[in-house]
Amino acid sequence: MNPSLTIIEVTQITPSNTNSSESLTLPLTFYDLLWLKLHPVQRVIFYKLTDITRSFFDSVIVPNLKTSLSSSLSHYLPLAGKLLWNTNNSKPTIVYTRNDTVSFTVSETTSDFTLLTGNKPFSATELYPLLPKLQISDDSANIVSFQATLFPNQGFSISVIAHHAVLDGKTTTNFLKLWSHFSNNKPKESPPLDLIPVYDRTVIKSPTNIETEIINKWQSLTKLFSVGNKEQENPKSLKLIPSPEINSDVVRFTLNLTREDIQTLRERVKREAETEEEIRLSTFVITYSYALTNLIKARGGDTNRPIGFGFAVDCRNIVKPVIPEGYFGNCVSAVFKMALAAENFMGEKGFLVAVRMISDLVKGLDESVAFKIPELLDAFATVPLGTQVLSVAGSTRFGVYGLDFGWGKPEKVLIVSIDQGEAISLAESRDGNGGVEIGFSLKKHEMDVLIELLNDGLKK
Ligand SMILES: CC(C)(COP(=O)(O)OP(=O)(O)OC[C@H]1O[C@@H](n2cnc3c(N)ncnc32)[C@H](O)[C@@H]1OP(=O)(O)O)[C@@H](O)C(=O)NCCC(=O)NCCSC(=O)CC(=O)O
Repeated sequence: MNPSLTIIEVTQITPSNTNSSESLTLPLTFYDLLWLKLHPVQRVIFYKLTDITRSFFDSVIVPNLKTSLSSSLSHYLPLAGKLLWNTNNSKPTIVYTRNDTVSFTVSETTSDFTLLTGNKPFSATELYPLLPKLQISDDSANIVSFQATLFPNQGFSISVIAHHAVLDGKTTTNFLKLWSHFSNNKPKESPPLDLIPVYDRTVIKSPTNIETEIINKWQSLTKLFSVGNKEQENPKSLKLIPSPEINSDVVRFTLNLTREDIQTLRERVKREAETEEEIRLSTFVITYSYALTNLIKARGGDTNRPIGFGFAVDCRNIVKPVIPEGYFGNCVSAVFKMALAAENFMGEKGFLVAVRMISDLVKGLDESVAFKIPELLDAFATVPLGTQVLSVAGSTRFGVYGLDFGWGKPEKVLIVSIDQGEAISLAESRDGNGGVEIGFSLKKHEMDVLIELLNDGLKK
């Protein structure tokens, strides 16, 4: 029998300790504008609680999550507001009042918790009922919404959808950490200072005209993506670039690379490189290179077919002066390499080739990566049809397995929105021993090949 989901309630949560309707605004910066029309980020965090009943969920867990959500929102007021685009303005603005609310859905599912949190592939469509929605129209967009779902006698999940033009992974996870702090019976303890958001936009140094340049690029891209679709033609619309429907044959799989596995792969690079060159063998370089080469091999096909890849870069510590860790908003750019041929990665030395390329990209990072955002949008517009473009969501630096809302550490944290492209997701390993969890989402037949390649590659 197919699992079913019942909505128990959809409530609106107001930030605590606030009762003024004074309207406040926060401008988007050029970092935010990069993500203006890209899909939101969806995370599901699973908590295992085998004795959980509907009555405990309704009387203890949900009230506690609501109260603590309200307390954390009082520090993150813009999250309850809206992104608005008044056509008289050149760019959208975040507008919020102290009486705004966020949507919090409470539901119950018959889904198999063990399947969704386990290490075997399962249908990607199983995760969608657990996700809240984000309302987005031409001139107005919600910023976040949340859902808590009961799996009776198995556990519960907390899920979040976040508008990427307002917050990046660092800000989202900082908010979740503050929420879990208030939920985890610590409301009396003052929250850690690094989780209190910094709204000062003057910490962002913007090159002249970069915002206009990015907005103009988005307008051209919108035209490109809206051929034959009148609805998408409004150049000042907040509507996102349409995402493809997820097919029922798409499955998800999480690979746990242990610290030892990463070390084995590091040693392999040193052996195969046979030179004294200085290769950056960071956990990220090794992990992404491993995922990338195996994804390309798993697709197979023509060795000349085009490949592109990229990854997000947190600019907080790269630009000068550095930007505070608690800065609210986006502070990520990205680097991409396009027009590569699949054969580079398909041979015996494919992994080494990927490591060298990704290592060079990381070694070359300096503050110019932030200022190249308009170029990224150009690259996006000119990707040849049929290119396998690989990218990364999340990071091993966010500490998502530390999100204890009072019922222990998560059993699993998944980024669902990787289903929207050819991205992988990254998180630190649950046991905190220096390993990495890589999330994959692929058609079933390709995933079967990928899993075999991932397992075999660790034996070499
Ligand atoms: C550009 C990079 C990917 C390059 O990575 P690196 O080569 O430095 O590799 P790395 O991240 O493994 O770090 C290298 C070493 O530094 C240590 N290290 C340094 N700073 C750290 C930090 N703040 N937290 C944890 N570890 C840290 C690591 O333990 C690691 O050690 P060792 O190597 O010995 O193990 C990274 O610097 C970066 O910017 N990561 C964050 C990207 C990001 O924000 N993505 C999310 C985008 S938003 C998004 O996707 C949406 C969302 O998430 O909601």
